Amino acid sequence: MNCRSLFVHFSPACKIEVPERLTVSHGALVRNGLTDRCICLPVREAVDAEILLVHSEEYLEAVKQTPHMTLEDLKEFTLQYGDVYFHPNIYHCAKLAVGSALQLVDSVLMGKVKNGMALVRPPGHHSMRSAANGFCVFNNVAIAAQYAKQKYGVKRILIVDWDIHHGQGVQYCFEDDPSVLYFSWHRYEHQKFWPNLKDSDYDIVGKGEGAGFNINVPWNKVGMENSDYLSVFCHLLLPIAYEFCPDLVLVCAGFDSAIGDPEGEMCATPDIFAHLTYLLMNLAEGKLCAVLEGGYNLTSLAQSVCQTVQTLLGDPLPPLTNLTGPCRSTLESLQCVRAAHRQHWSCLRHAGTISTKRIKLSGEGNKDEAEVGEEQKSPEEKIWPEPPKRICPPVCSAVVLPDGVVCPDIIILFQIRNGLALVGDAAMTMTCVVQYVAAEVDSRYELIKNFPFPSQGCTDTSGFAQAMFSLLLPLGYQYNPSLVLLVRMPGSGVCDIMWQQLTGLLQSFAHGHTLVLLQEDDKACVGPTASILLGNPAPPLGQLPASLKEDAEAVERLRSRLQADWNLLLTTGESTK
Ligand SMILES: NCCCNCCCCCS
Ligand SMILES: [Zn+2]
Repeated sequence: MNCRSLFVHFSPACKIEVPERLTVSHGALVRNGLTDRCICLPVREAVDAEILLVHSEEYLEAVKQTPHMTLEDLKEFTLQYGDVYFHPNIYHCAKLAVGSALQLVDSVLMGKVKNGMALVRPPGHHSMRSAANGFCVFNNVAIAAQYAKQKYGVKRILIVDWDIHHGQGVQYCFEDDPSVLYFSWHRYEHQKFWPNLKDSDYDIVGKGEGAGFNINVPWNKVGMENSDYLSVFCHLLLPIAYEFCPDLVLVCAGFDSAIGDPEGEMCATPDIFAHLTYLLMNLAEGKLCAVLEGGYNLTSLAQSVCQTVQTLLGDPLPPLTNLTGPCRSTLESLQCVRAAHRQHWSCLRHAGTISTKRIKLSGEGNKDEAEVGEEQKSPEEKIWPEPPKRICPPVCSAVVLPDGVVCPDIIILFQIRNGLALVGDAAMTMTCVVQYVAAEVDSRYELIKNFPFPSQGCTDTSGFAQAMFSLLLPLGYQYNPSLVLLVRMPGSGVCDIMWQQLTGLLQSFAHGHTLVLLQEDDKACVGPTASILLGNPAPPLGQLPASLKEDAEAVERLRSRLQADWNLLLTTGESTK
């Protein structure tokens, strides 16, 4: 017997949380020319004091012993925790993962970079104060949030956890803390899916002062698609996030929620992360730190990471296609979560109750029943189109100032990304542009005019914000225009900051091809609008008060009129009293 046969494998190595996750992701960033456009921050080890912002001394001391343990001891050590593997080097790696997240927070909060992403291993969102769990040793994002509060006095932090597992470690850390709003969706299947916690259900909303600041969206079926993810953003997360008005956004960026992942078994495509990232970038004046969590299909992980980073770099978004609307299970979860949070968030107070009857569009298959064929494929066998190239036109924005009436030939958008024109008569020019576009370019344009609100004169910011999320965004995504024409009619009453937010959000469509028409006496609006078209973040709306009842009802009426044809609009019953 030679010496090689003596080697016995003691501790089972993890099959899915492997080093290739980082090398493949980084390799894709390099191959797509994205690393050249980023600043590569130096990593560092977190120090004890930073780890102790979240974890207990006894837990830190225990983990400190692991580099000196034999494989046998290590195996023994992990038995006290769930689904986590220890290697003599994992303590060092876990300190680097925390340190990297903190380096990113420093760079964003000191204004050295606008936003960024930390590609780290081991992940963090399952680790708790005194326990490792689910491949996680230290809670990278929870420590980053405490660090941002302590070192920079950040008042309100939004943590969005789009990983397919519930980050219970983050939830437990902030459940009684109203300064940190934790949002997580996760595969749940009525508690049948790991980590099988009752604490992951929609009715766990936070405790004491923290009530309302913990949002759990359980996925009770697999196979969720882009429509399901977008619906939860439009009809739940964004309205609450704008009401909360965070100073910083941290993302537990797990990509096991993408198609092909063996853990998630979902069907959302990697380009969805371009949109989820963009929608969050309009908050906190764009201060966003994404930290890698899970993601175990190397192909979809690499594509999803590239989609996220490319959006952080400001590139135009790829249009999302075949959005067939949320499935019944999603509507049920949405309805439950909104009901559980109605008392905590005014944006939900007047919102209609969601009926879970799905209006099937003509010829649409019903996702709720397992489709033959597709369902039988294992996650690894799933195939999906590579996300389309996202080309940035050579010119980002063009401004046309009046010298007489502007003719439609300003529509040179397709050499430029977007444009703004000061015109003598906005309404007349709009007609002129619409005719030109309809004839010349492509009949799919989206005409955005301010929604008529019954409230007195000036439009109520909250009401308008709700209309943006619950109407404009879903309609825009479903309609998938090739041009967005945004016209600011005289006397619209939309305040400048809301106008900037609207201009920003509408870049989600049409590869960012937006044409803004302003009345020539509206010169004061040119600067703020151009700033957004050039990719700068919109200033915050401030913590939004409850929207006026009549505005909320006007939006509900408009939605119920439109919902028959647009199934990204939730089908609602009568609005609550
Ligand atoms: N049968 C137990 C499966 C445990 N799976 C742990 C997954 C951890 C994901 C971290 S993102
Ligand atoms: Zn995960």
